[in-house]
Amino acid sequence: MVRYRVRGGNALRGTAFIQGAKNAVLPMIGAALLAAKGRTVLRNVPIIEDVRRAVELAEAVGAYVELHEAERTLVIDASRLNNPVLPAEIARRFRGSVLFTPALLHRLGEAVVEGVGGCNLGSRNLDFHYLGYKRLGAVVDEGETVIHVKASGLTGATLYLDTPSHTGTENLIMAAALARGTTVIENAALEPEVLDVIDMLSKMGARIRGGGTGFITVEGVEELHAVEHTVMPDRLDAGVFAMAAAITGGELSLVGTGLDLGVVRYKLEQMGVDFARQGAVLHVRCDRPLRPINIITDTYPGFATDLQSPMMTVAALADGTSYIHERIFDGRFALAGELNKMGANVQVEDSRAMVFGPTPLTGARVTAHDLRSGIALVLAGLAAEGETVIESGYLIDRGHAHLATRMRALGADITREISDR
Ligand SMILES: CC(=O)N[C@H]1[C@@H](OP(=O)(O)OP(=O)(O)OC[C@H]2O[C@@H](n3ccc(=O)[nH]c3=O)[C@H](O)[C@@H]2O)O[C@H](CO)[C@@H](O)[C@@H]1O
Ligand SMILES: C=C(OP(=O)(O)O)C(=O)O
Repeated sequence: MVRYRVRGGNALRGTAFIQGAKNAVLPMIGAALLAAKGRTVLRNVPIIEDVRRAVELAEAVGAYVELHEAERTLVIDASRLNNPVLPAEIARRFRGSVLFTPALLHRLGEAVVEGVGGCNLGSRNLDFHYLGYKRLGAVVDEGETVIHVKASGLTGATLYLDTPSHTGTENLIMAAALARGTTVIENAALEPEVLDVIDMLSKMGARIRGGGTGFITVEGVEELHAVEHTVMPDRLDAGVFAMAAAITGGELSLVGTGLDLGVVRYKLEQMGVDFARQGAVLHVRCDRPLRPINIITDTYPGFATDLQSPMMTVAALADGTSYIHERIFDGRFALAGELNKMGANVQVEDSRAMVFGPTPLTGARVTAHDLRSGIALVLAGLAAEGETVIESGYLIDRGHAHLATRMRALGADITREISDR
């Protein structure tokens, strides 16, 4: 059992180094398996539990992988893939396991998905993925627990996503990249991480047009080759550090190549947080009471659902009533009950929450129900009086690298503990 212990009251100051993006590196590991020859090198890899699980999963299907933690570099040689089974004990521990299917289909002619994990956020369907594979010519056998996808070569088709699924878009692009002929994906996801994956696939030799427009065209090619690629910075990690500065009355310089916070920056500015860019560094500071905010989550360029939970913590400290409408996931408000244990006043009705601030927060024993509610509780702990203990810390470690070390370097009183229970 991993747990985080946070004692609030310290303003965070200094330079925060933003990790590489979890939601870009996981599809990139899946993409690396499409190359039948050579070694792929990924740089700026976040050293998070999801990456460790992805390494285990790649090894389970026959890839040779080196994870150089200090250098934040992955070396992947997929020339000897030999096993189409994504074993339940690894695959069920993270969502990114879903991104291994296209490579197994192309390289081995089949993929056996024994399970897919990820944050517990209510319904998380995969129908767009499987319907897409079927339209490209695969046979999908959906059993009770195991899904078997088979294809002796895929053929391009026109695909439409009912909503612009993030991993769905990535998977269908990867499936189309080595298919015969042309594939068009309509209503494709626009997230910057998807564009970074397209960038890597293009370097590998894939022919992809229309990234960022919602209409993606992929001309299938014969083979893809191993490349070197640097993972983009994690805008969710950056958003959390910006919020940590905001709620502790601190001042941080965020460093991460090409960092762009997008709408989160504008929302925090509306709340009274100051941002200033100085070349490649983004400064964040807050020395005034926070104002309340309205948030409606949406696919990119809307407000990212993954930052909705940490924003709920910020809203609890703001002077007035904030309104949050969660439109992506139907089970993302488990945080409200935990924040209320710390003294917040959050009332939830279906997909909407009202946050009545400002409420002084008091340390408590609280439960992370998923990765983002976990980091939201760390933020709450930084602003609370007394000690906050958050379990299970593993969920936080799924997505944030060396969190306690990075926050301690900025003045936070936070420790990460491991115990038998
Ligand atoms: C590893 C990764 O990149 N995870 C991110 C990815 O998850 P993920 O790719 O799983 O999220 P999706 O964009 O696919 O899901 C969004 C919504 O679409 C629905 N849906 C999705 C696929 C499908 O086949 N059928 C269907 O109905 C889901 O139930 C959900 O309500 O995008 C989410 C939304 O930005 C983020 O919170 C996750 O951090
Ligand atoms: C929902 C998330 O991740 P995953 O899709 O990997 O479960 C998240 O990062 O908040």
